[in-house]
Amino acid sequence: MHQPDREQNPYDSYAQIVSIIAAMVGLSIIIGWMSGTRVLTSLIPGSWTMKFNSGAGMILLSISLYLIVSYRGRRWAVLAASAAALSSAALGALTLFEYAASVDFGIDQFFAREADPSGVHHPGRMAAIAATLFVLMGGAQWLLARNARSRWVEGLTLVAMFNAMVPAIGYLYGKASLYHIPYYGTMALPSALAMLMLCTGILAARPHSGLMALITNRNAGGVTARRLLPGAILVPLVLDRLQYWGQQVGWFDATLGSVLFTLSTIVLFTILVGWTAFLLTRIDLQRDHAEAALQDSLRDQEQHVQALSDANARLHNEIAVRRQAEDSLFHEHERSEVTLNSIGDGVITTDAHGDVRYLNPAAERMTGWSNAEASGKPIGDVFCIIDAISRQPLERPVEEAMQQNAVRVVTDCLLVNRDGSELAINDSCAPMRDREGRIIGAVLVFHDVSAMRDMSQRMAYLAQHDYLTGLPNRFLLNDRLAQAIALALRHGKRAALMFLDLDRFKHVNDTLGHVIGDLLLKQIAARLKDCVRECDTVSRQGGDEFVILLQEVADTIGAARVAAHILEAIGKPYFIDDHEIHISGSIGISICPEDGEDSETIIKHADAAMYQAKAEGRNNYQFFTRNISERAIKRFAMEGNLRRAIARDESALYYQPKIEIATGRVIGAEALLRWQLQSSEIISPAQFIPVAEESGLIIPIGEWVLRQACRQNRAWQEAGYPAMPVAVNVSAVQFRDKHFLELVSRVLQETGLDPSNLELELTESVTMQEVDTTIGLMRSIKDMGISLSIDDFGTGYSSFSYLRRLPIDTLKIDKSFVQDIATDPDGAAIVSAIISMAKILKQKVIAEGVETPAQYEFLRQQGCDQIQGYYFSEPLPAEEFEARFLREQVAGMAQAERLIGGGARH
Ligand SMILES: Nc1nc2c(ncn2[C@@H]2O[C@@H]3COP(=O)(O)O[C@H]4[C@@H](O)[C@H](n5cnc6c(=O)[nH]c(N)nc65)O[C@@H]4COP(=O)(O)O[C@H]3[C@H]2O)c(=O)[nH]1
Repeated sequence: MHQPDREQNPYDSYAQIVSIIAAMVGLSIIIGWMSGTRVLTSLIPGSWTMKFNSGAGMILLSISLYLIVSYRGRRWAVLAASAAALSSAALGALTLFEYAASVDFGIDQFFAREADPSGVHHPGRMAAIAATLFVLMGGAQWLLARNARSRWVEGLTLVAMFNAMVPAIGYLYGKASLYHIPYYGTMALPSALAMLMLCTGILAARPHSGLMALITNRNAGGVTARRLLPGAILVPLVLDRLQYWGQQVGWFDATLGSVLFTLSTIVLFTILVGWTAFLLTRIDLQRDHAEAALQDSLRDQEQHVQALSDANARLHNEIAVRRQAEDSLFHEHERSEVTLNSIGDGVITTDAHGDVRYLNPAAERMTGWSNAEASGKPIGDVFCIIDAISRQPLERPVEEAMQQNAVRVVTDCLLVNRDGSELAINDSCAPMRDREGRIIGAVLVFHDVSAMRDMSQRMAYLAQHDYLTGLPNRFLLNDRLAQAIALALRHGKRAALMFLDLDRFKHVNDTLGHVIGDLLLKQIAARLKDCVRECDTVSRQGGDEFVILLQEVADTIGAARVAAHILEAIGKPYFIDDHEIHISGSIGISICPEDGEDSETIIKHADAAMYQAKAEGRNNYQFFTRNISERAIKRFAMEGNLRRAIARDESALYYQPKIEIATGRVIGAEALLRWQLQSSEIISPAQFIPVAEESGLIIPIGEWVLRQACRQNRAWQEAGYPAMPVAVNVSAVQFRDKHFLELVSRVLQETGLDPSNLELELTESVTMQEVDTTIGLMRSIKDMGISLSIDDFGTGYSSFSYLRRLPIDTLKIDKSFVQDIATDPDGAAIVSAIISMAKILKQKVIAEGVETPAQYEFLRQQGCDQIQGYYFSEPLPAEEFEARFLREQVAGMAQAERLIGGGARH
């Protein structure tokens, strides 16, 4: 059930009351008709009876109004009120239609039958005025239910009020024409009054709209209207009725009645106006008081507002100052945070218990702990460091710094990340103090030194290793050798040192270039490493020299095995850039402690043994012996002497004639180098040429010999002697020198000697190496017009097919075969075979070292072309050669003929 509002609008209450009264009137009519109680249908004695439909319409309007004011805004109430209002309007409208169209819908006596009273045209039908009122009021209430502010509500209601007021006044003044219209029925007085009441109820239902707003407002207009309006309506009516009634009973006549009426009207209206004026004045006074009080209150308020605004200003100031302080604090904090976030160093702070309070991003990265995770953990859990070398956990720097109240610095340590990885760091830790100087924690600052550490390790590595092969260099070898010697001496064990020199590596560099040479060295280094154990050291000394340290060897046989293995390994072919390269090495071995007890001696002895291996024909290994040592000493001495000899120009060329057997004439000479000491002692080339070859001195020496021989030959020709070729020996080192051809051509040009007067002698062993290159070089020499001969032929076991490919003019039979001719049948057979082979190849043959007539005779019989040897002449100085063989050419020839003919010795 609806609970009325506690402070119910008094106008709504009024509307409810009138709606209830009207409903009761309507109910009385209906009950009267249903029960046949006549008095209930007329209500006022002598009044006309009200029709059943009038009662029904009144009840509908009452219900509608009650619902509107009692249940404002409720949808169901709006619907019900609208339905009731429209039903009432429809009832009125149908009745009016019946009147207008003279039809009968049967609605007039639908509920109650009325006997046809006289003078009534339509029994049971409500009066047309009542029907009009139902249409107007039903419409007004329908609009009121839907939209209380509609102006039509007021308009329809005021028209309805006027319609209801006319029959009511008619009753008051006994004027029947105002409530009775023939044919259209009679409006009963209770109906008119009830309808009038309902109209006021409708207006009260919207007290703040239209005309009602003028009456209900609280200002002067409202007060005046409320006081005067009832007077203006009721006073004339009441006084007029009283005047009429006074005249009826005879208290006064019409004139006095008019006077009384006028005076009463003046008095009552004066009272009403005076009372209203009094009320208005009182209201004005109250308002003045209220305004004065309001002014006072306003002043108070203003003072309060002023005080408040002063306080507010102070507060603003304080806020501004505080904000400024906060801003600067914030910026300070931000700057610190940005700094800590930006620096590459890790920063960790702890409290006084050593529990982590803060990690900057660098520290988070390096430790693997986030700030949030690490916060509150003991520093030892987050910052774990170990010694870089011993790998032992380090003492706790934070605790120490706080205990000792001093800065702790830790270098060369490793920080163990949460994931187990390690980082080289340097770290410093300092205690943090508050204003009073109390230690409140510690700050750890550490930075990543791994790049620096790597670089220093790399530098150390580079300082100790060969850049090309990555092998240890001489410094690291010396270090390891010293350790190996110390170990060997302390534990009575042996270490072996091998000095390996590659044979003819220079040639690879000269012919294939340094890039290939470098690649070859790298491959050789790799093979060497494969030949030894992990604990042994393979080092490169530079160039084509390697030194291998065998840390521990049982005996010399063990070292020999390793050396043989190395020679075999490096002797296998190399395939680099479409080149197949073959190379060998010579190894010298010294054993510690037998061959020395210090690094220098051991290396020196291995080096000497290596030279011995070279002298033994290369591609072999030699152990150091005392003999080698002596030879090496001599060789080093000779090398020094040779250098000095070149500087002092102690060398000279001797010439040994070559004799043509068929004619007995000198048809050429061989230039042979002599080294004449100041003491007049002459040193044989057989002694110093190998030293010159090993030391490289052979290049300048060979150049001198070539130039000297050509110059001498040219000088003899210029002196008028017949032209003849002079043969010059060319060593292997010279021949392989890339500038050799250029040198020969330059010397020929310089001296002006015709190339046909120069003969170059190459040993058989030289021609047998790197055949294709050798043949190419020989062809170039031949193309220059120079003759070529093979020296010491027979010692190298050249095959016939191979010999055919060589572009040579002369084969020189080695003197070792010639000397055996008479005594050794095999020697004779060899010489004879060589001569036959040369004939087939259409090459000349010369036999050297011919000392005896028997040898000469044998050679002559075998068809040898030329001879050279003591039998005819020793090598002679140039002047002597000139005197004996050139100046006395004819005599010389005659002597030769005599010697050949008589078989005499020289
Ligand atoms: N037993 C004996 N020996 C005889 C006889 N006839 C000549 N000889 C010696 O035999 C050697 C012949 O020279 P080779 O075979 O080219 O052998 C030469 C040659 O290979 C080399 N040689 C000499 N001079 C030079 C030179 O200027 N340059 C180069 N690269 N090598 C040279 O030194 C080697 C030795 O030269 P030499 O001591 O001058 O010795 C020379 C010569 O004096 C003889 O009837 N009986």
